Amino acid sequence: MSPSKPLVFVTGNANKLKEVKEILSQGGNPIEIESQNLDIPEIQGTTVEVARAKCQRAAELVGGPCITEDTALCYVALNGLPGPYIKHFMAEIGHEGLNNLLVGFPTKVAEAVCTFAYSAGPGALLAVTGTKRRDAEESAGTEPIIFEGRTEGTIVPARGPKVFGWDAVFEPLGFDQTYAEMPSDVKHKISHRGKALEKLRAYLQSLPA
Ligand SMILES: O=c1nc[nH]c2c1ncn2[C@H]1C[C@H](O)[C@@H](COP(=O)(O)OP(=O)(O)OP(=O)(O)O)O1
Ligand SMILES: [Mg+2]
Repeated sequence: MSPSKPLVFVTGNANKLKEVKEILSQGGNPIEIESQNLDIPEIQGTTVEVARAKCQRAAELVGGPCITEDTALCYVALNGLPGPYIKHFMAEIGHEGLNNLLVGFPTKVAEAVCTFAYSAGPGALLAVTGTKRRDAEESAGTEPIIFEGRTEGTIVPARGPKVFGWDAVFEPLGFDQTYAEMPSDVKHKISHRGKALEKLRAYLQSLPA
């Protein structure tokens, strides 16, 4: 990725953008990000299906290479739900509701899952179907590539600033602070987003300039 051409991150979430910029600007080889705030409809499905569809649409709208990111919060007691639908749960039931969902369940463990998708840009429509189409698109560079990061934690009553989503109710395993209570550099080192971006960074740096 040439330094003169910043990568476009399509997101409607200012907190995500801030974290992604912080994380990618760190380290020996900083990656510059330009953002576009586009409201992209999100399909239902697995985290990877949601992420792929979002990135494909974003690339069409941007008309070139871009990244998108989808974040899920997966409760072990609920077989992975709310998962990619966490945004709607958060908006409707808030921090208290996210705790109340687990009343009566023995485990409060949840996994934060961050799924970045990179598209090289929209390609020509291919007259093939099914798996063949997926293979053809991947080799043509139009099928988004996925980079995933996962962090396990416990859902706890809210502690810390209520600035970013469900940060205040997520206490990563092995820590006594919630994401919201941690300094941001500590969160980035262990977070679902930090881990996914490590993989994305390695991929971008392997691309020819
Ligand atoms: O590190 C995080 N710590 C706490 N909360 C978080 C985090 N990362 C995302 N979140 C929240 C934002 C949204 O309520 C939901 C994900 O939904 P998600 O569709 O991925 O995000 P979004 O619609 O806000 O932005 P975008 O335009 O990139 O899709 O979890
Ligand atoms: Mg979204």
